[in-house]
Amino acid sequence: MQTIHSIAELRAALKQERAQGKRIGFVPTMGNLHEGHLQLIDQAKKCSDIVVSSIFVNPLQFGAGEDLDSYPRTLAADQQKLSSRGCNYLFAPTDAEVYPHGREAQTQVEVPVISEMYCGITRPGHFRGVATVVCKLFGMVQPDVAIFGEKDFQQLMVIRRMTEDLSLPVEIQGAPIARNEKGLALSSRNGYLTPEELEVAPTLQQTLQTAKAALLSGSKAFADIEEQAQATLEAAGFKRDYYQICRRADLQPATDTDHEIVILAAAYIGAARLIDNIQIDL
Ligand SMILES: Nc1ncnc2c1ncn2[C@@H]1O[C@H](COP(=O)(O)OP(=O)(O)OP(=O)(O)O)[C@@H](O)[C@H]1O
Ligand SMILES: CC(C)(CO)[C@@H](O)C(=O)[O-]
Ligand code: BAL
Repeated sequence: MQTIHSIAELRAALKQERAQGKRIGFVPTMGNLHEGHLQLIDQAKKCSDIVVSSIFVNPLQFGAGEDLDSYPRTLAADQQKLSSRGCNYLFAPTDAEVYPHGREAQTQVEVPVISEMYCGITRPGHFRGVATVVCKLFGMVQPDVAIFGEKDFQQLMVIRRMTEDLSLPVEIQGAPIARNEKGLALSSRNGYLTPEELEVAPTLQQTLQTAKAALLSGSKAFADIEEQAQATLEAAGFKRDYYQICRRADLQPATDTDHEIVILAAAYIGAARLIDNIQIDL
């Protein structure tokens, strides 16, 4: 695997690959890689000839007071993991390479409505930062296909919508959520949890399973199901963020005529804010 830090070098390398008719698959990340990221690499390998991954802790998507400075940067270990999984290129640009005119002067991409709900309320401006950097990374890598995890379900929807609205010639694929043996969705931020908090953290996924069972048994009492889940989380030591039974197509709150559902959840425990979701076909 070749590690590249500049856009010019990346473009030159990928131009050669494309000239040989190679299909480029892309997996953008913020590093501190775990098995969930590596499964995105596996999926990219299945649908492309050359896999590019990026590691960039994007300052534009962090709010004031968030963990931009403390976000784990583990480049050497990440290189090893990507290389052992067959990634061909790692693109690891600096802030100056990505934002040469400074962050404030950067043209930004705003995906309305879908960005303004759930994580967009808790993290104002977050999805503008995500859409902007993903749009720029697409311009740098020019992939045929890009893979994003369904763990960040709203982010995947924002990126799909941006790609469609801006007519970007990139196929967007979602990848299933990778979990640990206790059901906790893998996340870089799980590293902020103490051993005791790690024991409690799978409760988030358990409430989603319980809510799914209630919906599959025919309950339409959505507000009660959401409140029950929040109460269970609070009793386990979480603090509330949001818990919403949504229509999968546009993430609006579900009504009792909807069939394709996703429950989106976020909650705080210790120093971490965890997100998770579950898809249900009624
Ligand atoms: N458990 C997981 N299963 C599947 N995909 C995942 C998982 N965790 C992260 N991803 C995906 O990996 C890509 C990069 O995500 P990112 O680097 O932010 O990792 P993360 O573990 O989600 O970190 P954070 O804790 O900061 O949210 C995104 O497309 C994200 O959805
Ligand atoms: C897509 C992404 C790499 C953009 O910075 C980030 O939001 C992430 O890691 O999910
Ligand atoms: N996993 C999405 C990136 C972020 O939380 O900023």
